[in-house]
Amino acid sequence: MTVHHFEGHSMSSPEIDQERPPVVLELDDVSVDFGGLRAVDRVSLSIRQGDIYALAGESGCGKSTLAYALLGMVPPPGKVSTGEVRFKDRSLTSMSRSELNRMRAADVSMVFQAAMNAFNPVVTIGKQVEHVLDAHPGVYRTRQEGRNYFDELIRLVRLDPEVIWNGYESRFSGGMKQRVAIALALLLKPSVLLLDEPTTALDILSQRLVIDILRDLHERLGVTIIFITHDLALVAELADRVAVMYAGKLVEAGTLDEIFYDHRRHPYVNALIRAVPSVNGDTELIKPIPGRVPSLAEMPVGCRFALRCPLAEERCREVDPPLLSDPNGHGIACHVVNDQADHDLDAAVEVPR
Ligand SMILES: Nc1ncnc2c1ncn2[C@@H]1O[C@H](COP(=O)(O)OP(=O)(O)OP(=O)(O)O)[C@@H](O)[C@H]1O
Repeated sequence: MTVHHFEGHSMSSPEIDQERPPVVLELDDVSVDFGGLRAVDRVSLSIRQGDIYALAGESGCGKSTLAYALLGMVPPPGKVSTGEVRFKDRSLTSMSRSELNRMRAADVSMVFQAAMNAFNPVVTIGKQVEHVLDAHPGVYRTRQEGRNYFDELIRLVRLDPEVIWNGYESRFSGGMKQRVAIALALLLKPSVLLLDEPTTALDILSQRLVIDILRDLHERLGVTIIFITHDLALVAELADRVAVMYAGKLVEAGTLDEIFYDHRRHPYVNALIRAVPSVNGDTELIKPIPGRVPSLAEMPVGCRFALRCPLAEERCREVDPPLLSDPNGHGIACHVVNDQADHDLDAAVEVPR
């Protein structure tokens, strides 16, 4: 059995690996516990340089907790209880506090879901940019050079540099704040931009604009993008790779095409797709997923989706299905779907129970 991580491509072929960009962020069998409750359960995945990677799933499935683990900043009392997070092959646990802070500022930069509140309302954006530049003197030779780059970023997010530099966050619309937050997150030239629900709080036009801008930034700056979302329509528009979480577990991972068009698909992902009008294409056929995500305190023994699953059999309620991947690395954790597969399947992650 080959042990490898989910990213939508097989890692078992060295030739393929050599042609592909390097892994920048990696979760290796990572769990996160809050007290005695497990919010993320033994997740492994690899994010490569240049990916636009979606972490998808309903509210409460552990996406934000996973993102915090990627940044080495799980909020107390939470802690990473199994496995390891690596940035460019370095374990986050081996980093000192100042190295971790530097990584979060200059390597893996996050735009939080409440980006709207990320600014100081009584200080101009320009002053806030200068504070960031002063706190990280190694990135630019002069403050002016840093300011020039910020102005360039502001143009890339399709705003007026002069207006933004002298402006206050309180005068900006939600969409503008989000775009300024994205520019600010890119100021120190991070290799990875992590966004939590980047379009959720925005009106339709601003959503569209933010999607276009993120694509543009990806293309022009080559920045790796990871975004968290409950919205499969956004996944379909923006991502090239997808990991779907359910109740703290990874249930499916692969390329966008594999997730949306492969006939082999996890029943939870099927249900999510049917629940989204713009992906489904026909509002008449929208089918909300019955039931709810189980709470951390009452996790079922077998497959966590079994209680809501139309395919569930007796064994699903008894045995947790392993993640199995086809030869391309498209991974699914479902007894029934994997039994029907017409390929040989590999155990992608061996998880001792
Ligand atoms: N600080 C905390 N203390 C205790 N439990 C927490 C804490 N943060 C998250 N959890 C629990 O971890 C689980 C996963 O939450 P998380 O916020 O990661 O999910 P999510 O998929 O990002 O959802 P949302 O989109 O609503 O943020 C939930 O059951 C939540 O209650």
